[in-house]
Amino acid sequence: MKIVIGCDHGALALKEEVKKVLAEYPDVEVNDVGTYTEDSVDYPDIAEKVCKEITSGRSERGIVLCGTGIGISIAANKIHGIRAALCNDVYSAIMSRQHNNANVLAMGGRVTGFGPAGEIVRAWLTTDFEGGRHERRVNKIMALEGK
Ligand SMILES: O=C(CO)[C@H](O)[C@H](O)[C@H](O)COP(=O)(O)O
Repeated sequence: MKIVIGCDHGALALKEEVKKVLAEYPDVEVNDVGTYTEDSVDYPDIAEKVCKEITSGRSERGIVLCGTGIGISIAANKIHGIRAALCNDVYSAIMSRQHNNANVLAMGGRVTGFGPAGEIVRAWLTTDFEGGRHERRVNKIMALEGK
């Protein structure tokens, strides 16, 4: 699976930790679109870079990280085709896949420690969408994009 990852300056260290977790999975190929230094950048620009990789089909899923995960998830969800879930715990990460078919995971580098973040990523990566009644609801979410 191709995963694209990006962060602003508020989550640089967390991005490196998440990449270590992703490296545990031999079938996962990671594309890191930045940022690469602690110089201040604007998280909507990073969200756009990550999400364009997904909507173009070059990546299947993405991970976006900023200080809280809030700004970058809001920005990601503005892009058609993106379902970004801000997850601060493993249960939310599992539900975001099973019920919402989230194609982007958001976390906060100033909120979530490396250990919990690793567990969140592992859960999100390995949990499948359940479909069924959830498919109907996800379709309704996507239909909202045109309104
Ligand atoms: O968007 C955010 C909050 O919703 C992120 O936490 C950003 O990383 C944060 O706003 C950046 O703040 P800074 O003071 O410019 O480092």
